[in-house]
Amino acid sequence: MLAARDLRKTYQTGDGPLTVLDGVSLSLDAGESVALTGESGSGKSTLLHCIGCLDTPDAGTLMLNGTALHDLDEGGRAEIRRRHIGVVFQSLNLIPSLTVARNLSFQARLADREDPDWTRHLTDRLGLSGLGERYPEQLSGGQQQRVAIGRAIAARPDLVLADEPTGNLDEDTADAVLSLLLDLVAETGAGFLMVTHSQRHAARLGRQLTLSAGRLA
Ligand SMILES: Nc1ncnc2c1ncn2[C@@H]1O[C@H](COP(=O)(O)OP(=O)(O)OP(=O)(O)O)[C@@H](O)[C@H]1O
Repeated sequence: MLAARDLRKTYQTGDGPLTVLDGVSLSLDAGESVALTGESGSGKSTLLHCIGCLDTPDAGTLMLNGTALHDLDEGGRAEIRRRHIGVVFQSLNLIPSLTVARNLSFQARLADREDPDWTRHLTDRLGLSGLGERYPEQLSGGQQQRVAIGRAIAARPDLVLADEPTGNLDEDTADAVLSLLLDLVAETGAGFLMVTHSQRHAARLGRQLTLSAGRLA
């Protein structure tokens, strides 16, 4: 479903060029879950952003269900993000001016894939049924994170990417939110790639990869 081959990315910094991805290859099948760990600054977010069409690698190829992402222009990448990729960040990215219900439906509408039954199911499973008319700022951190998860999978994307999705939560809440995320992604059949600093959380995914010195192991 996803195949990344020999991705390379070098940033120009005040101290000179910094090579963060130095020939990274990875494959992900539909329904498969992979954890990405590595030291702070090892390039995990950079890799996730390249795969998620939020950033572009300097070299390498990236195929998603037969589409060559590396050949797309910005408009093409935006289309892929809208229709095929869901992302959950630690910093949520909820739309503050929209209610919980509209945050969820907005994403599905963007993808042209509105499905009221799925949205209702998602809302129930995420424990947000009574909160649909609230605004993000009126929710707890755990509730906001559950809305962010709902947004990422509202459009039933082929690929779900998560960057430290439970990093801001206490341990019990983080465990519960991760369980929900894994269950719901499994229901959609999407591929799932998650950056985490927690070995315990990484162990709950099907496969574990570590980024070090620009390479995956
Ligand atoms: N736009 C940029 N310009 C220059 N350097 C950058 C840029 N973005 C990231 N970097 C550097 O690239 C390296 C990798 O950053 P990245 O955020 O991908 O690491 P990470 O493994 O996700 O780190 P963390 O676990 O701390 O979130 C870091 O040294 C960072 O300072």
